[in-house]
Amino acid sequence: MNILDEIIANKYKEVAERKELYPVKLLEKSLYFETPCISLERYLLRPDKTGIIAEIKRKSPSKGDINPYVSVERTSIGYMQAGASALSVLTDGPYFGGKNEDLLTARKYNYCPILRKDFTVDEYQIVEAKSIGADAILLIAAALEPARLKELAAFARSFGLEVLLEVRDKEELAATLSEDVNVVGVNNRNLKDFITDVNASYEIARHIPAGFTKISESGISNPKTMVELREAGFNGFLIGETFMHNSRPEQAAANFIREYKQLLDKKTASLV
Ligand SMILES: O=P(O)(O)OC[C@@H](O)[C@@H](O)c1c[nH]c2ccccc12
Repeated sequence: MNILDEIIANKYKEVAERKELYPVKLLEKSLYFETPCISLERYLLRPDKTGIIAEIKRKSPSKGDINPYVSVERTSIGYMQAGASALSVLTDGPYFGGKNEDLLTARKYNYCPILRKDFTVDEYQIVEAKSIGADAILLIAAALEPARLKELAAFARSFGLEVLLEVRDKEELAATLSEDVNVVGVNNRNLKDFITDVNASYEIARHIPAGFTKISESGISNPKTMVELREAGFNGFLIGETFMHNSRPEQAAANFIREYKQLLDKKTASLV
C-alpha cells in the first residue's frame, strides 16, 4: 500500500472516532459558524501581496521531524508580517504532527485566509473545519472518487468555505474540476513516492481553464522558481519546508520574500 492510501485508510477510522467523541451537534456550537469566511482566492490575487500560502508543518512522512516544537503563534504572525497572502495549517496528527488547536491558534492571532490542510474524506471534517475557523479546505483528487470529491466540494461551499482542489496531472484535473472549486493546486510532490518536481506545474498550467486561480504546491525552495512559476501563470505558491526547516520559519519567509521582491524589481527595471 502506498503512503497516501495508508493515510486515507487511517483517516476514515479517525473520523469515525471523532464523530463519536465530538458529534456535529457539539461542533455547531462554535462561534465560527457566525463569522464569514475570508476569501483565499481574493487574497491570492491581491496585488499588494505575494501569493504565498505559508504553511505550518511540524513533520511529514517524507522528511520526518521538520520543526516539531514550532510556535504557531509566533510563526503565523511572522509569516503574515513577512508578506504571505494566507496561511496553511496542517491539522493531521499521525503523519504531520498537527492538531485542530494549531489552526485555532493561528485563527486567534491573524486576520487572513487560513487553509485547513488535512485529508478530507467526509462531510464531518468540513463541519469541523468551519468550527475551528478555517476559510478553505483541501480536496485531493488522488484520494477521492471524482463524484465523491464533487459532493464534498459542494458541501464545503454551502458553509462558505473555499475549496482548493489538488491535482497531479491533467486526467485528475479533468475528472474532478467543478464549479464549487475556486482554486486549483498542482502538487509538485508525488504523494506516492515523495519526489518533487516543479515541472508538474508547468505541464498542467495550460490545461487549467481560465477563471480558476492556479497555485503551485510543494518543493518551491527558491525565489527564482517562484518568479518563473508566476510567469507561467501561477497566482499562488504553497510553501512549507523551505520555511519550516529553519528554527525561525518566519525569518526564513521574510528573507525569501525580500529576495523574491528584489528579483521582480530587477525584471521590471530591465523592461523599462
Ligand atoms: O513543504 P513543501 O514542499 O513546501 O510543501 C508544502 C505543501 O504543498 C505540502 O505540505 C502538501 C501539499 N499537498 C499536501 C497534502 C497533504 C499534506 C501536505 C501537502
